[in-house]
Amino acid sequence: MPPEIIAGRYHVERPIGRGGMGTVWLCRDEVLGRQVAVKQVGLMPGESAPDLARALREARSSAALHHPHVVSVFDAVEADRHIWLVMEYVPGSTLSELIDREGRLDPARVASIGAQVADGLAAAHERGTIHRDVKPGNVLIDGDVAKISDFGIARTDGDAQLTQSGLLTGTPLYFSPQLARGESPTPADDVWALGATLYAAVEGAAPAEDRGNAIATLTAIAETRPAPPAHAGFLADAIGRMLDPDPVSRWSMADAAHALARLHEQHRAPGTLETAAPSPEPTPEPAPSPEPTATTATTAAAPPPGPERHRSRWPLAVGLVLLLLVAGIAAAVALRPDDPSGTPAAGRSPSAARSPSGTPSTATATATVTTTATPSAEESPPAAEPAAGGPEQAVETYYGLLPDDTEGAWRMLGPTARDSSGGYDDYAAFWDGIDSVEVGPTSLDGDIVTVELTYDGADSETRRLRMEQRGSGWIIAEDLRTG
Ligand SMILES: Nc1ncnc2c1ncn2[C@@H]1O[C@H](COP(=O)(O)OP(=O)(O)OP(=O)(O)O)[C@@H](O)[C@H]1O
Repeated sequence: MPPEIIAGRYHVERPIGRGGMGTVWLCRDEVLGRQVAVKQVGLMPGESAPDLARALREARSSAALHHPHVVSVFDAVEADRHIWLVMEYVPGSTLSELIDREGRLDPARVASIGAQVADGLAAAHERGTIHRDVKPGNVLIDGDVAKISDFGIARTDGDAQLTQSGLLTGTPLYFSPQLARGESPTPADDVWALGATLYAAVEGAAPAEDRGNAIATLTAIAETRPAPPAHAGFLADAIGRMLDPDPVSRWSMADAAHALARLHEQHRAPGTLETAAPSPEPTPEPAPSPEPTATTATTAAAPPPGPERHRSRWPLAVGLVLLLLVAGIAAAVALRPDDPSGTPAAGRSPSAARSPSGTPSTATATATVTTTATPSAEESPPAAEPAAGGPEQAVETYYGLLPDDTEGAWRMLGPTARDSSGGYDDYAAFWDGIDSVEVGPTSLDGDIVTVELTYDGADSETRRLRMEQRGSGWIIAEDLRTG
């Protein structure tokens, strides 16, 4: 039993749950007059006393994160010979309780939960924190809001202690094959675990087989690929990307957050205000697709590495396409949101619409509609491939491929960068109009590379590219436009 008041401040009202490390109590913070969830931190295997350092680590790794989809940790206190973690109270259920209660959940609802949790985890990854215990029991659901909790075994870059301990601290069912094989945790393991969590939500059971003991379960995870989900509908492809056995080509958490948010938008339940946006057609059961993400139908920005003079042509081209659509030429097809499998450039200004002078002609715009109606996956090379070396070197490699090897360069772009390019066809057409690109000085600030470029020996500009690490290399995650 806990004391009635913890640390002279938190008045205990009732227990709200019990986890592997101890009980969680609903308390009233007498100082701030609000309800909080207070977790008594228990012992880790091999410990003889509660580990204040670990509790503080959890508090630190969460407290530094102020995010609407991460459960806030307010305090870690030592009182009555126990450690107590004081957290934001989230009324409602955990995702695992929801699955136990309701069985398989609707993919549209799971997309919403997944997008929110991925957003919170992406923010954690951005500041170097890996959660390491993503699972349905750590996703708290309050109405339409989902939050990731329990950064109890989270690790911030530079905090070597946890990895060196070799302790099995996560939940084996949601372990990635790499973790199951004993490799050091990386953000990619959280992506796998979230994919497995979403899989469990749509299927009603985790992708891994629970073999009754941790070692047998881990062996199964390391040696077998999960069966494709049977009830995931439009989410099947995204879940497949997150459960990619290769951590290098697996989506990053930012990729997942981006794609899930878009899928959620496209498949939002009817009857809500937001469905005023063009509603998607029924989505066929997706087959594995060649690239990790789709593009949005509404984005019509220039290809990431393009000069301003070319970018300014877009409104014109888009306007013309819209005009043709209004005239009734293939309107339905062209306005359809993109296939989440990531086939390039639906509903966009076409490559053919951009003449060397930048003025689209009616004939070329008509060709657009044709292109749009028949997007070809083969034209779009498959997964985002990192370039070796540091971020600046990767940028140099990227522009070194251009303008000739657009397929190779496209492969280095992450989903956000691909989206803002308007799809592969547009991207390739853009570079088709460039004879040479010269890379000037580059500079690095965090993960942003600023690079000076000269096109065709004359037209110069500065671009800022957000880079993202994949394995030992880097991809171009986002074009931040000219600085
Ligand atoms: N911030 C919170 N607000 C509301 N309820 C919570 C909160 N945190 C935890 N709970 C409840 O307490 C239960 C136990 O949480 P806890 O984080 O200790 O356990 P766990 O994650 O299931 O297990 P483990 O510690 O082994 O990972 C949860 O399942 C949930 O029902």
